[in-house]
Amino acid sequence: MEAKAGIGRFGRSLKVDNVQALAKKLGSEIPDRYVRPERKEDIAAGDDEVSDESIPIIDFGKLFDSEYSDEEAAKLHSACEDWGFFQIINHGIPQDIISKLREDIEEFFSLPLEERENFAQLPGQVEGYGQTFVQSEEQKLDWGDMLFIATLPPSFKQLRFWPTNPSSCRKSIDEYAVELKRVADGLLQIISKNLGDEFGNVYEMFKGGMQTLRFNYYPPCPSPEKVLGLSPHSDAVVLTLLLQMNEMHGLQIKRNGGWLPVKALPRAFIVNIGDIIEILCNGKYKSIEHRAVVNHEKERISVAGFHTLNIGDFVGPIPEIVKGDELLYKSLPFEEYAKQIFASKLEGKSILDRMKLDE
Ligand SMILES: O=C(O)CCC(=O)C(=O)O
Ligand SMILES: [Fe+2]
Repeated sequence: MEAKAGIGRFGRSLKVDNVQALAKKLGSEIPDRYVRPERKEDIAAGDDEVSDESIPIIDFGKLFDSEYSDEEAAKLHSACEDWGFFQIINHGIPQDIISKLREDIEEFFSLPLEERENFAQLPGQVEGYGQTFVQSEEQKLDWGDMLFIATLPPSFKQLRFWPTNPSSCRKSIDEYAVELKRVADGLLQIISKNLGDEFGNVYEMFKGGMQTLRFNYYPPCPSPEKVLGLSPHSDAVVLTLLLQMNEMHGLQIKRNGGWLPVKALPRAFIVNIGDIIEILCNGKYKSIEHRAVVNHEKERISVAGFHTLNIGDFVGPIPEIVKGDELLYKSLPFEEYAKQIFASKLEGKSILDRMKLDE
C-alpha cells in the first residue's frame, strides 16, 4: 500500500454525498441525516440572538508599532482571556492576494461536480474535497462541503488535492498561505509575551509548525433553521485565522450559554484561540466552542487557516506556567494528539476533554 504522505497519516473520514449537489436537486424536504434536533431547542430558547455584543477588534499594525504596542498587546490579552475570539484589522496582507484567492476559490466551487471531484478525498485520508469528520454511517451530517489541504511546511503539501482549475488556484493558495502564516506568527509572538517569558519556546515551536487550510462551502438551504453548516466544536490547533469570503454571515460562538452571531468586518480576519493554547497555558486562555449556520438565500464560503505544532513537538502544560497551580491537562506527543482529532466527529470541546487529567 502507498505510504500515507503529509497529514494523511493522521486519520480518515467516510465518504458522504456532496451537499452542494444535493442542495441543487432537493425539493423542500431535508434528508433526515441533516436534520438536527438540537436546533429546535435553540430556537425555543430564543438564544440565536443572545445579545448585541460583538467580539473585540485588534489592530495588528499597532501590535508592532512602539507607540501603541503596549496598549494594543494589553487589549489582545483581554480579548484572549475574556473572549477567546477577536477580529484583526490592519494585518498587512495585500488586498490583491485575498481577492485573487476569493475569485479562484469561488470559481473552483462553481465548477461541475465531476471537475471538483478530481480533488476528492481518497479512502483512508483526511485531505482533499469532501468531509473531514465523518466517522460513522449513523452520524448526523453538516450542511456543507470542505476542501481541506495542508499548506505548510511545504514538505507536507500533497498537490494532488490542490485545485488546478482555475489555473491560478495553486499559486493563489500558496501566496495566501505564506502571508497568513506571517500574521499568525506575529500574533503568537505577542500572545507568548502576554503569557510570560516561559512561552518563548512555544513561539519558536509554532514558527516551524503546520498550517492547514479548510475551505468551507455552505450551500443555501430551504430550511436553514433545521440544519447546521458546521457542528459545534472548538479548534484543536494553536490558532485559527478565519476569512469569510463573501457577505454572508453564519459563524456563531458560545457565549453566556447561548450562541452569539459574529459579523465579519470587511477585510478582517476572525481569530480564535485553539485547544492547544488552552492546554499549553494550563487553562489561562480558553478555546471557545463555535458553529456555523446557513441561510436560504445564497451560498456562504469561508476559509479557516489552522496553525499548529509539528511532528516531534509535545502538547502539554508548560511547567513554568503551571508553577504551583493544579495541573489540568495531560501531555502527549503532537502526532498522538493529531490522530485523536481525526478519529473523532466534531463535537464541542471533546478533544480537549480527553486531555483533561481528572477524567
Ligand atoms: O465557516 C465558519 O464561519 C466557521 C468555520 C470553522 O469554524 C472551521 O472551519 O473550523
Ligand atoms: Fe472552527
